[in-house]
Amino acid sequence: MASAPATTFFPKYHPPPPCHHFHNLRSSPPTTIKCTSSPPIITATTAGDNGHPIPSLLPFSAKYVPFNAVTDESYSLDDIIYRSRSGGLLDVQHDMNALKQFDGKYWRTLFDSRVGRTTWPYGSGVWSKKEWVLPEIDNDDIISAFEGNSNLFWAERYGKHYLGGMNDLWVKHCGISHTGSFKDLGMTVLVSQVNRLRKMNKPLVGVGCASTGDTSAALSAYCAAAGIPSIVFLPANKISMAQLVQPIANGAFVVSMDTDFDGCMKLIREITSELPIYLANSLNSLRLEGQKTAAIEILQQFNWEVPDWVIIPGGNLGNIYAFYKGFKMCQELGLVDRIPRLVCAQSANANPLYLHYKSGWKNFSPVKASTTFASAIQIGDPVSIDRAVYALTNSDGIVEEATEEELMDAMAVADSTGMFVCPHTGVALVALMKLRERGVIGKTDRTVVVSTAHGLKFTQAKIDYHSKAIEDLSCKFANPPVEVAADYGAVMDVLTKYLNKVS
Ligand SMILES: Cc1ncc(COP(=O)(O)O)c(C=O)c1O
Ligand SMILES: N[C@@H](CCOP(=O)(O)O)C(=O)O
Repeated sequence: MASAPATTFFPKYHPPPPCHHFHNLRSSPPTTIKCTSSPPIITATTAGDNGHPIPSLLPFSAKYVPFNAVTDESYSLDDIIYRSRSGGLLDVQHDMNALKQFDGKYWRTLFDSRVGRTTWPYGSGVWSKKEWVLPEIDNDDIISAFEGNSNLFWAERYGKHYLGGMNDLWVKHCGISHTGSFKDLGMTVLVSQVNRLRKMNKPLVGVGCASTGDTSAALSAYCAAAGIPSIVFLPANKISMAQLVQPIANGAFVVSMDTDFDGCMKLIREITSELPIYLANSLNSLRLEGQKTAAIEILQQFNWEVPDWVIIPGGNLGNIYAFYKGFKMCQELGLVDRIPRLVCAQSANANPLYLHYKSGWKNFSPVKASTTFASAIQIGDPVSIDRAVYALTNSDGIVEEATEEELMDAMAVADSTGMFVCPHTGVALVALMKLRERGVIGKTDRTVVVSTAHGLKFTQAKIDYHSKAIEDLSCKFANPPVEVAADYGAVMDVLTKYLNKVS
């Protein structure tokens, strides 16, 4: 096993490629390993501690295998395939023996050395972990907005005031990102691979998805940057205006349908099996390779200390598995010695996983999801149900749910402590609150809540709440503006009242 090199390595500088990138700043990095694409040859120029080359390295590689099944079946990542022979889910399996040629310290040092750099593509939070994501792709084929590296916010006031003196509470702001949600992490990987496949003359005319808003925004932005047509199926009147305008602005072919997300998902699966359109939903396991880097990033941000809990809102249920996979790879490759307990949080109006958990994982039945302010997780028949169950059962996990009143109140309270979170983050905060109340999560437990989208995508929900304009909700934390005449005395009156209240 090789130990950490004296210097960090980067692939050799390539001249700027003909394709479009969001971020074009490329500098010639200190080259100690040369990775080429297809297959990746690591020429034996890796500097060891003493500067001597380490010979005979296995190349890093990955392939599709059936998810959680013992079989010889496998496929190249250059194949266009979403399901195993038996119709089950697929997973991207890395050559762990190749990765294990380097110890945990080596990987920690390497990943840390890339944070905040402009060197293409390693400054991205996703591509800084390229060897663990898509090791065989050529850097020139990557479409990146330097996604990831999102803020891990110490929610000091929220934890101390609203969660019984919790002092080690953190919010991972995955929504502070190029298109305003964690979907960018997976989409950079998927669209980069499509870019590669198209250059290989694979018959792909475009990329398509069903969406509750965020997947379509990410898909259309990355496709627009690559010059690849994108097609998005949206449930009419079920996503926010801010989400709807994103694919429109990015030039996607937007199909608005009188159905729900599950109806759109069923159709896109049928269409992509007939037409040369690549499926971009998280049924496609490539997406999860990018999303898993958020878990690695959390460990990195804690200086490779493992939090006790990570709470994630769940809808189509790819992300909970992506987090599990990121943590698990870090454990298996020796970067950390354990993984956190995972909590998946659902809206009570769209809670098939919660019901399944409550049944002791006995029977899974899809539900008809009803309207929820957490509209991006209004999903009744999640494609990644098997992945989610696997992630939760292997991390001593828990599932919780939140009612509309609970999630909107939690969002409002979080905002009042300086955040500006989406309703889905509200769902996760409710799960935390319930687990704190039951004493499952302790006061000093280090806990991370994953915030999945930017609050600015959900301003209408916030406006309705603060205007107390929501039927059946008391909106008890509403903070409507005070309307007052433009008159010195009137302003003094309201201000005096306010100052007396807060002092
Ligand atoms: C904002 C937001 N939060 C949470 C989720 C849930 O993620 P997943 O579908 O991977 O469970 C989604 C999408 O489904 C989302 O858009
Ligand atoms: N919330 C998602 C729903 C689809 O999830 P995906 O991860 O399978 O693409 C969205 O924003 O569309």
